[in-house]
Amino acid sequence: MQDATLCLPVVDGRVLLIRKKRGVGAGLYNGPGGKIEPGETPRECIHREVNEELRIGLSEVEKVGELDFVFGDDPFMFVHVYRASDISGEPEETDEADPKWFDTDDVPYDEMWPDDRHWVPKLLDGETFTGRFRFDDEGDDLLGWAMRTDVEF
Ligand SMILES: Nc1ncnc2c1[nH]c(=O)n2[C@H]1C[C@H](O)[C@@H](COP(=O)(O)OP(=O)(O)OP(=O)(O)O)O1
Repeated sequence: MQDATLCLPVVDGRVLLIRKKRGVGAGLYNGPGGKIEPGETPRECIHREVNEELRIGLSEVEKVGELDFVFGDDPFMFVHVYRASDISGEPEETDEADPKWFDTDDVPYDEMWPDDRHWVPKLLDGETFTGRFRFDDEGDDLLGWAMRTDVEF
């Protein structure tokens, strides 16, 4: 099982997403984030990934979720999810990511991973959650999911 992180900065009624340019989910909108490196904590990872992908800093960062993704019968990714209430710097396009702000009532779910429409609204509403999402063998179709809310981290 690979551990990874995601962060959605939500500032002044808008959420910052990236159009991923490579790797898992390339072409889709997602929160910035990525795989945790050996010896790194999840929090260290999310600050590093956001800086690498967008050249910004995060502040007022809270952990709000944990997501477990399964492809077929195989564990695929365990993701620590963060929400940031502020950023420092101006998001820049890099070779990994193209940033874009969206109004929180206009999130482009049709261009995101199919699980996102189940948990992103909870993050935007200030809820905490865990979720388990089971995809087909290729990771294309979402076959089933289960979520809990009001979780303490
Ligand atoms: N199903 C789903 N929904 C939402 N977000 C994700 C998924 N599956 C995922 O893998 N993710 C997220 C979790 C991570 O933030 C990224 C995947 O990390 P990746 O881009 O492969 O990691 P990096 O470390 O940045 O990659 P490289 O440096 O190896 O290119 O997607």
